[in-house]
Amino acid sequence: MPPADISTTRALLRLVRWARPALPRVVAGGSATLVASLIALAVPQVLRGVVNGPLLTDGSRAAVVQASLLVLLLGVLEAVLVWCRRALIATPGTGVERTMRTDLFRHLLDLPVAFHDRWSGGQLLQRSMSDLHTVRRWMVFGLVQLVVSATTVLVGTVLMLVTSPLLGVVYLLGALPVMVLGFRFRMDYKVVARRARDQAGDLATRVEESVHGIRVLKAFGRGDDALDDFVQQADELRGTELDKARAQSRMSFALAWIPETTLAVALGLGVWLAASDRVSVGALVAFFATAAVMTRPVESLGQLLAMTLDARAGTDRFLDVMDTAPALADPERPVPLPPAPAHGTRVELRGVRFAHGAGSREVLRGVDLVLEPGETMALVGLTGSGKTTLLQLVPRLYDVTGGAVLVDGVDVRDVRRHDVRGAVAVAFEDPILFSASVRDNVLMGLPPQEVASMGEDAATEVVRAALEVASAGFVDRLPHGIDTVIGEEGMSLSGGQRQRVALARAIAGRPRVLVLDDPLSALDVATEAHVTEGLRRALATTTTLVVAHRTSTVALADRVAVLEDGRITGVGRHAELLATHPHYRYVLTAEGDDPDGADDGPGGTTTRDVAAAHR
Ligand SMILES: Nc1ncnc2c1ncn2[C@@H]1O[C@H](COP(=O)(O)OP(=O)(O)OP(=O)(O)O)[C@@H](O)[C@H]1O
Repeated sequence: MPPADISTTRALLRLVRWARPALPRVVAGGSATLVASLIALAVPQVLRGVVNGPLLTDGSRAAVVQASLLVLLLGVLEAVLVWCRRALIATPGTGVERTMRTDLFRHLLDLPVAFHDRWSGGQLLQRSMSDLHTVRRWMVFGLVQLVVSATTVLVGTVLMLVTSPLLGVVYLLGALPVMVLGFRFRMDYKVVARRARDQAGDLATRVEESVHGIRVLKAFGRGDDALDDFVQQADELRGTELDKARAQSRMSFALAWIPETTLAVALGLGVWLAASDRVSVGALVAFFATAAVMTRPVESLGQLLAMTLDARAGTDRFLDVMDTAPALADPERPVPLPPAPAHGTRVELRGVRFAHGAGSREVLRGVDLVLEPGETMALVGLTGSGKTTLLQLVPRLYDVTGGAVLVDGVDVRDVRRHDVRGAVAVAFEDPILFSASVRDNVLMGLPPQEVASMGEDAATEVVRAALEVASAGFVDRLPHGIDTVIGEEGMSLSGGQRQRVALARAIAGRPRVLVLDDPLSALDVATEAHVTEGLRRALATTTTLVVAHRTSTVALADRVAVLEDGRITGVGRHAELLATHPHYRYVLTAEGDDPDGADDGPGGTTTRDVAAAHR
């Protein structure tokens, strides 16, 4: 049986980092199993002594009883050692799996938004659950068993060679085709094992997307199509699993019939050798008893190799994520943000350029914009012009590809991410709420240490104040008020209600800078005006940048900036711009002439885009 290839060994060796705490118990458990297997191999040698001694010579009853007791003792010892292995190995594996899963999740949280743009949720789910489960099972069972079986086969073969060199060589000849088949098996199985895991991840993504978009599927009556797609993907996965099973059964079959055939040849040869006194009967018995002990380890090698290759695929997929560096690393020598000035924070975008990924078209091509302390600035532009992108550069969800974003004169890349995000709060148009109480959702806007130190009543005060500013009075009418648990992603709330809870979360920590991506789009104009006024009153010194699509929103801002063709082409009051800026007029009223006549996004401007800007 060929050993797993170098790359597999190297990949699996990287698991030592997580397996280290469990290693003493795994090694102890593995040693117990190994000793148990070696004891099993010792039994034939006792038999040899019995056959060649008392049985064939003096027939001493005492010697037979003695030998039987020895075999019994060895059997009991073997059973105790097997039990020890189970007791030693069962628990540490779960600890390793938990640590790996926690590290993966921590890393996922640390990875940049750009990573999550590329990776599907289903793949990440599969990697953190099923893949790690496979790796853990291999670590505590497959690996130990592989080492023990391989050692048993090795020691057993040596014993067979010592017992009868000629018969041993015959047995060894059978190993040659097994090695060739094992090599082919490894090559084939490695590919299908990885494919099966990737397909399972895609299938999980399909379930996740369908459940997430269940309303759309139902509303458009596309349930059957979704089912067809799912069945097709499930069939593909089944096909790959069948390929795996076929490869494994071919290997297992080879591991059963080849050794059995060589043993049949060895039996014929052995009887002839014994009849011609070239080998003792005891040695013959010992030879075949050793072969019998080795049958299970030999047969299990195929399954164990498959397990190892499955674990390798799982490990690779785990390491694919773990090896992705958090691109937005903290600076080596971080600069602290200056204390918040009493009159508010100044935000400056200086020659900012940005492209989503290397080689992609630049969405922002030299944005210069200054937000004066405490002012509310609305950002207006055609759909796809890069407003959301620009907004996300301020809390450093993405890093600029050129230029700089400065908060109170400090480049956000020179500040610890944690500090930037403590200073800049965000609310998006599509608000994500977590399966927790309204209270806990809102308190997420504050640093956990602050929440822990402020006490229950003070925290409640903070939550109530934030909800009031966000005009979220509806929370009091929920069954348990602020303690009402809102469903997954806050689905039990209406769109406008979710937006207001998300806004309360953004303002709960009284941020220096507030970045709002059209966060009130689901509200009626009157409620929007009410919320905006509340925000201006309560957060007078908070500098706010808000993406706006509606005239009602921009009218409430101190100034408006127009994003056009990747640059800011106008900054001023709403009325001013309306009178002087044709593109602004075009975007907000659909009455002016668009001088460029093109959307900044792919596909060009359409009247639908303009209509979208009015929604
Ligand atoms: N994660 C991403 N990866 C690649 N391209 C992206 C990504 N996000 C946005 N884009 C592209 O960047 C451009 C700007 O998108 P952005 O969402 O910033 O526009 P927007 O002005 O906010 O649009 P809208 O008003 O419709 O929300 C678009 O062409 C979009 O396709």
